[in-house]
Amino acid sequence: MFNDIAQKLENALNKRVQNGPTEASIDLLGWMARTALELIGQSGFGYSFDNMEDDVPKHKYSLVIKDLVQAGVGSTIFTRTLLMNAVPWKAVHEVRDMVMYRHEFSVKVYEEKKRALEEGDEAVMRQLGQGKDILMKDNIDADAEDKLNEDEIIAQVFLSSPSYSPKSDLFLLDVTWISRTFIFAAMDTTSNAMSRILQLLTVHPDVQDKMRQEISQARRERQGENLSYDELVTLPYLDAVCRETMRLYPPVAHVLRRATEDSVVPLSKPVRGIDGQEITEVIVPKGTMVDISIINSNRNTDFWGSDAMEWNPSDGSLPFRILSLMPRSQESTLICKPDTFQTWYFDSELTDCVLSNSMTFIGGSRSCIGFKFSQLEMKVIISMLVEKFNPVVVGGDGHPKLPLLVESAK
Ligand code: HEM
Repeated sequence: MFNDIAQKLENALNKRVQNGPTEASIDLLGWMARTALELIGQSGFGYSFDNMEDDVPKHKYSLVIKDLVQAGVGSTIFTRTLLMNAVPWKAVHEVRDMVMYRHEFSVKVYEEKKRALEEGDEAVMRQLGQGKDILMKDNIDADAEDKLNEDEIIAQVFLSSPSYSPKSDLFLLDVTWISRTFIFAAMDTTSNAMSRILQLLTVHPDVQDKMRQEISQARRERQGENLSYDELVTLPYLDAVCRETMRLYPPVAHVLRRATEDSVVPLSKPVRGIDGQEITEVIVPKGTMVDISIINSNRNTDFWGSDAMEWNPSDGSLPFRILSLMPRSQESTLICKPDTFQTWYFDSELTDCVLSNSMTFIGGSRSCIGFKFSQLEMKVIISMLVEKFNPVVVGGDGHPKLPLLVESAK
């Protein structure tokens, strides 16, 4: 399914670059968002949102989901729409209608797919099975003690619903929460990451060439066939580029956690208070909301070296920087303790991050469950784009801007 969607993207771009780069400036950010939505739509919900042919996506959901993100509307339909009905403003009613559309559409797709599965529709089973397999792969590869069963993974998503309470019937939870969580979590994160990689490749043509060589070589060894999941994820340079981009430009810059117990957090470096006293730890009472800065941790020179602000997928001695492990004893390592719902704290024993010590997908029991999915998605799409196209900078000032220009790779 991933390769099919990559093929559709390739066809769409080919059509638009066939007259040469001066003819076609393509909004790759837009195409990455369409691709990410199509991938999560097909594999998560068995639903296709986009034929990947038209200049702009035609499905109302694709447009509504983007507009709602901009409008910052996150909570349930009931509170929002009651409030919104009372306000006599056209703009508010437009947002209300989008919320209603999203809800009704999610329920419709959910019911259609449920019926198809109950009736034993093999195509739907296969399609949803593929998506689930990728989501579960991370878990399958996990150590025995960290492994969750399928119900626990699904429950993890339900538990993140604001309408969840221990007494609630899971089936009565707002269905849109599930679709929204997945679509929101899966779409802009991965599409922004892929766009960032493409932007970086325009300013680092040497990296682009090296990646292209690695991908073409691997494909030659496969006699031109598509690379399998295992082959693709083990291409070292492609991996290094993805990981280093995820470190320096994490699509989710920070997350919020509420302390579920009183904690004393040791600081890695003492700081001085306004009274001149040295502070070596911070008291965090139960219930405190804590803003965890993923981006600052990922760019911390103590962990990543003095050139932490530079994008450097290969440091020469190591295959890539990200493997230069942050010391496990590092006292300031921020973790989400496994098995403790909504608990965060600093711990000297554990560095429990999903992506080799970078905080990009956070860590612990509330870490990103789409890590493997996004890793595969990024690699399938980026490897195709780098092999077949050459993203170049629009305009003459050498500063990359969106839309980027693409031309066929020679
Ligand atoms: C580069 C891509 C991605 C990044 C950087 C990313 C990062 C994150 C982060 C930091 C969180 C924690 C958010 C928080 O606790 O506030 C999270 C949660 C989540 N992610 Fe991702 N994500 C990515 C792609 C995906 C994909 C492709 C999917 C689905 C296929 C996905 C599904 C989820 C879900 C369902 C959660 C909520 C888990 C929970 O609350 O227990 N993510 N992600």
